[in-house]
Amino acid sequence: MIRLNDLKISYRIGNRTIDAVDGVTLTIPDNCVVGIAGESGSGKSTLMKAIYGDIQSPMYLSRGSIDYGLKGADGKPLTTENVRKEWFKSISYVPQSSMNSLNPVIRIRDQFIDFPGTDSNKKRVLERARAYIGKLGLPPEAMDSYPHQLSGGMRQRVMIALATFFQPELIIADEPTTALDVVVQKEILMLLMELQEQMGNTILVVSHDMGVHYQVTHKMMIMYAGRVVEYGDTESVFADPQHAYTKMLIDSLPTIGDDSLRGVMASAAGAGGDRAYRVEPVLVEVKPNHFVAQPQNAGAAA
Ligand SMILES: Nc1ncnc2c1ncn2[C@@H]1O[C@H](COP(=O)(O)OP(=O)(O)OP(=O)(O)O)[C@@H](O)[C@H]1O
Repeated sequence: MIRLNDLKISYRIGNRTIDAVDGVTLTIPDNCVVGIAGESGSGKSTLMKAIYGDIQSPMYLSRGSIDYGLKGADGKPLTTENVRKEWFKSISYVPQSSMNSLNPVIRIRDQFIDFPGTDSNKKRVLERARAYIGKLGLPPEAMDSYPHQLSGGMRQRVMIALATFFQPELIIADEPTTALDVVVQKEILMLLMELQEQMGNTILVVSHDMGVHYQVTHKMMIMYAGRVVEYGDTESVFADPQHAYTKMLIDSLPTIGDDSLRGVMASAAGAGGDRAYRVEPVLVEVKPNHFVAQPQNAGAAA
């Protein structure tokens, strides 16, 4: 179980500060797929990077903490400061446009040897990796290819193979299927979900595609302007969205820069619109396992 405690993550640009994630408190249970949706710039990637422990200037943790419920190899509890040591082993990250982040001048097999945590016996690593990519639907020859020789879908499978090789307890996938055609998107998502079922771990999936979320997630987290405005079991969130922004997201996918949503948010005070941001909203449980942002006096935090 991962607990986010009043997490505030900011960027310092000159003498200006952007609070990209602003006061997120919630619990992510073990063995589940959590979908994260929200408009562009709402803080999804920032929150994912913070959970991954990739907090580098100009980004910084300005408040709060994360309890991972995990211990490192040294037996100490993982925190945002030391979780980096457990990258790939306990926690891995499939970044946005990840299929383009494979090193273009290195063959796939060497990407397996190069990445942190592999044991020093290269032959053994390669044998395991070759067998593993086969299970993930890649031909063994893919190991000897350079990234540009593989299709986008194959490269994404390689990224997923790298991210899951050590069976980490937590995998963060930031828009794992963007830029793939719909058939390949579905295959990649099904692969991730199969692996999750086999490993019994937790996957956080960021996507703009509400259809994807509906199909593959157990829980949904909806972000707006740096805050989580709704969090609950996927079925409940889709069947009975509580927050004005969630309702709109389910009705229609917002496009980048669509200012009309902000207008609706501002007038949606009753459902926790912009008014809620001025009075520091907290997540209130409106139904079992279904939380929505409301002004503080309306109830307790999730
Ligand atoms: N490196 C950075 N330096 C300064 N500001 C940043 C940086 N990265 C993100 N931000 C700002 O933080 C806020 C949240 O950005 P973030 O990328 O987390 O949003 P997002 O919800 O993941 O968006 P998208 O869906 O477009 O990926 C935005 O206002 C963005 O401009």
